[in-house]
Amino acid sequence: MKLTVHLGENSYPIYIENHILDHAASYIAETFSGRRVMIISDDQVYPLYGSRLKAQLEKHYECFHLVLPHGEATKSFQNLPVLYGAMLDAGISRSDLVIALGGGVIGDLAGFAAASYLRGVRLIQIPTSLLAQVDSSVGGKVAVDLPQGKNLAGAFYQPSLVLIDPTVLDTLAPHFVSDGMGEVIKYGCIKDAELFELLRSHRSFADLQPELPSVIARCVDIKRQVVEADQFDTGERMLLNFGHTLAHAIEQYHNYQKESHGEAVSIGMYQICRLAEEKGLTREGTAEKILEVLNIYGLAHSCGLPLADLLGAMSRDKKNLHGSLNLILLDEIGKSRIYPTSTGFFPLERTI
Ligand SMILES: NC(=O)c1ccc[n+]([C@@H]2O[C@H](COP(=O)([O-])OP(=O)(O)OC[C@H]3O[C@@H](n4cnc5c(N)ncnc54)[C@H](O)[C@@H]3O)[C@@H](O)[C@H]2O)c1
Ligand SMILES: O=C(O)C(=O)C[C@@H](O)[C@H](O)[C@H](O)COP(=O)(O)O
Ligand SMILES: [Zn+2]
Repeated sequence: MKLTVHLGENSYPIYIENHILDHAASYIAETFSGRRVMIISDDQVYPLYGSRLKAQLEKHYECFHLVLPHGEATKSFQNLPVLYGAMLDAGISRSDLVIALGGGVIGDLAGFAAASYLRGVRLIQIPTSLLAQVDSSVGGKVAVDLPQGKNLAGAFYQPSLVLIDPTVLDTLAPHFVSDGMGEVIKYGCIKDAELFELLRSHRSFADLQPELPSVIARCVDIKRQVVEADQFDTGERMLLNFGHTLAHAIEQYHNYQKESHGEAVSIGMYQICRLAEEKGLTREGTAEKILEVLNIYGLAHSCGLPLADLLGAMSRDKKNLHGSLNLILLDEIGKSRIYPTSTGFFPLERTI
């Protein structure tokens, strides 16, 4: 299946196909005719898929690779010089290409390095985690974390091509499958009640698995539409941040060492919904439905942190504009809106 993100001269195709990784070089050759390629990956993904990709690419290009430690700590500002250094050593120029092969950590980090190195070299995303396939590889948000907050240094930098091979998810650890499902559930919550009900109608991820390629395509298509409507996150795109105001604060609180992103998003979606319901801002029973679906896919809904401890990070959220905190709330499942408020929204004594 092919989807196209229409963004004028920054438009690009996304291919979703089982075993597409085995033909990656021919898709890449259609869009890139330069000389050198730098593959950036992590030490869990590269041993599984790196040489398969590199062997194909070597028929067309001079290939280099950089393998980084896996995990969120890698997506840090301190690591950028490692990527720039490797690209310089490989002689990567503006006519060359960076390929991000991995989960969202590699996609965001390699993407930001590609956006900033020489003021921009071409980028292709080959996402290998469920989260990266349904979310982070599409839409051009690239970033690194700062100690003060998630993704606080970054750019909007669209890839030239995204290749999604659902079969690589067979090697993904169950925890990270759940993580990806956190973002899948998010799409249902904000835009697609039918998708939400589909997720709710299964008993477990194993039960949903046969339908996974179409679920991935459905999520990617929602993201495509939102990004086409608001590439630079000034309105509609903020809806993709449902659950994220709390999630990013939770992740930052533990210095990105405890809750993984999808897990934190799950907690954030349930807890913000519960608070909004209590204030009469969301239809009653919505948080309970979210909880039901989180349980099906093995996701957390609380982390034991007092809201008071999360206010600092929430006050640095990128959706905050003109001194206002912009929360994403649901009217009901499938319908979301931006809700301008202040930190006063949060009962500080509450533990979530
Ligand atoms: N740019 C965006 O729009 C966007 C959207 C959502 C999330 N994100 C970011 O994405 C990051 C989280 O991404 P993630 O959940 O993919 O984490 P990740 O990149 O750390 O991947 C999760 C783990 O799975 C391993 N892995 C990945 N693919 C594998 C495979 N096929 N087989 C075996 N192991 C595999 C990785 O080595 C890693 O240990 C966060 O930093 C988050 O902020 C960005
Ligand atoms: O693409 C978007 O826009 C999103 O908000 C997708 C989120 O799932 C993702 O976690 C994103 O990285 C968050 O962006 P940020 O601007 O809040 O850092
Ligand atoms: Zn996210």
